[in-house]
Amino acid sequence: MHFSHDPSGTTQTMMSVDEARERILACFAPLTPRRTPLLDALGLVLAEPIIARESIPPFTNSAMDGYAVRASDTRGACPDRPAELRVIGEAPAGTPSPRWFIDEAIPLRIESGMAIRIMTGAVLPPGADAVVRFEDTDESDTPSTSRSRGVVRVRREITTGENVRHAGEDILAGSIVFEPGTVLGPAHLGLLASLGYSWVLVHPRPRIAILATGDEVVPIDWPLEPGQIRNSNSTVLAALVHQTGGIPKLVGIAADREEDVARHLQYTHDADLILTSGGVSQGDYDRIKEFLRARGRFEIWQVRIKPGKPMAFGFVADTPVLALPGNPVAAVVAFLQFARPAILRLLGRADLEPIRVRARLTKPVENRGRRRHFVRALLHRRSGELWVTPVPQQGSGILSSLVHGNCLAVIPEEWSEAPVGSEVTVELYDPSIAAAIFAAES
Ligand SMILES: Nc1nc2c(c(=O)[nH]1)N[C@H]1C(S)=C(S)[C@@H](COP(=O)(O)OP(=O)(O)OC[C@H]3O[C@@H](n4cnc5c(N)ncnc54)[C@H](O)[C@@H]3O)O[C@H]1N2
Ligand code: MOO
Repeated sequence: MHFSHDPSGTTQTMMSVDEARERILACFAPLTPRRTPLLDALGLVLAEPIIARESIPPFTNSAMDGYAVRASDTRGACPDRPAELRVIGEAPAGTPSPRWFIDEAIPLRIESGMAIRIMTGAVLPPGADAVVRFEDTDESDTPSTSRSRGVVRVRREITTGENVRHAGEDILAGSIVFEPGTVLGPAHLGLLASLGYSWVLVHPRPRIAILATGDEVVPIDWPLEPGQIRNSNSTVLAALVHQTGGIPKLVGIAADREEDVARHLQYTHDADLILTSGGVSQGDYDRIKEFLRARGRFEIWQVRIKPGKPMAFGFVADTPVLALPGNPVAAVVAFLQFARPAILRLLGRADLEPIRVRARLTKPVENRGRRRHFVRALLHRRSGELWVTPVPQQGSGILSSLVHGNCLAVIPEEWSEAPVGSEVTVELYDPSIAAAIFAAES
């Protein structure tokens, strides 16, 4: 099948970015959840509710090193008139109950006029309702005197509950800690650890196969012969997959022959999505779309997007294939618009969108051809306002434009040009860039 007669060859009949996105995303659902070791779950999406089996903290304990006391015993205490308490024992962390300094058969309990030396994290002894820090006693002058003297002088009035951490004040046993859909960050893993979870049910990371195509494309560490270029696309795509939360698997470079594409695709049998680059345009040797037509299922070819127009979408066996254009910038832009949200959906993420802000153009941008134009640009703030400056070279082979820019400025398909000062939507794919722009006034 040759595509030169395909009616979708004109921009009018080409699919819009929004429709292509919708149709592609409809083919993706969160991967079947898998029980996963806690540390491997960082960044993944929880697939079960977490109900606390225990309280955190599990017992009422001291927040400071000092003395467990009855707050009422310190009423009116000040440096000149300290409250004098008898120290009857100690409560180190890690023991279920305090112990007497001298051998006593009866259980240790604080009554009026008594104190117990206590360490941070130790169980609050029975009878105590507050902790006074060493710094607020005469112990700060002569360390650890109470053990020998059996007496401590408290120089300050302490309120009930001071320096006490109550059982369940962070999380109460029986409460819902996390709902399914929660994205697990370091602190989420910490709470799960405190609750005794060493495995959790999460949506696994999708495996994304990456195939480069083109007779001219060679591995990056080969010497270049005339007419050849190195395979930079697979590296960029693998890094993008990794950054999005997927597991990239490079399956090599296929020559512009259908059999060679088929041969390489054998290595993609365990993939949740196949990304190819190159071979989707009008050229005599552009084999990917013919391959999808002949040996797979063909859903979409050509989208009103700039750069990235010749991209295609289909299936090989039951595995979705996103065929990205060969031009390096077109491959990245098409990845960000179509592959990124698909991978996020496989991960079970609900929010598939990048950070979007509105900013004014500092330079005009042309947009002939009625495609949605993703302009590589620099977002910056001047006198509290957001401005966006297109980088000088916008060619879809100029990979460095993505290094010099920090965002994509979106020129709508209906605009034939965007004048200076016009307000456009800007997409940010790196939250740290957004943070830097909003933190620094330039
Ligand atoms: N007659 C037409 N020609 C082209 C059209 C068109 O509509 N009509 N579209 C142009 C656009 S837009 C793009 S984008 C490219 C995309 O073409 P392909 O996806 O078929 O890609 P190739 O032709 O294989 O390669 C394009 C370009 O990219 C380089 N390339 C390819 N693979 C890699 C790689 N792995 N790493 C680095 N660079 C790669 C390749 O050498 C070419 O220079 O088609 C236009 N043509
Ligand atoms: O996709 Mo092409 O790169 O639009 O120029």
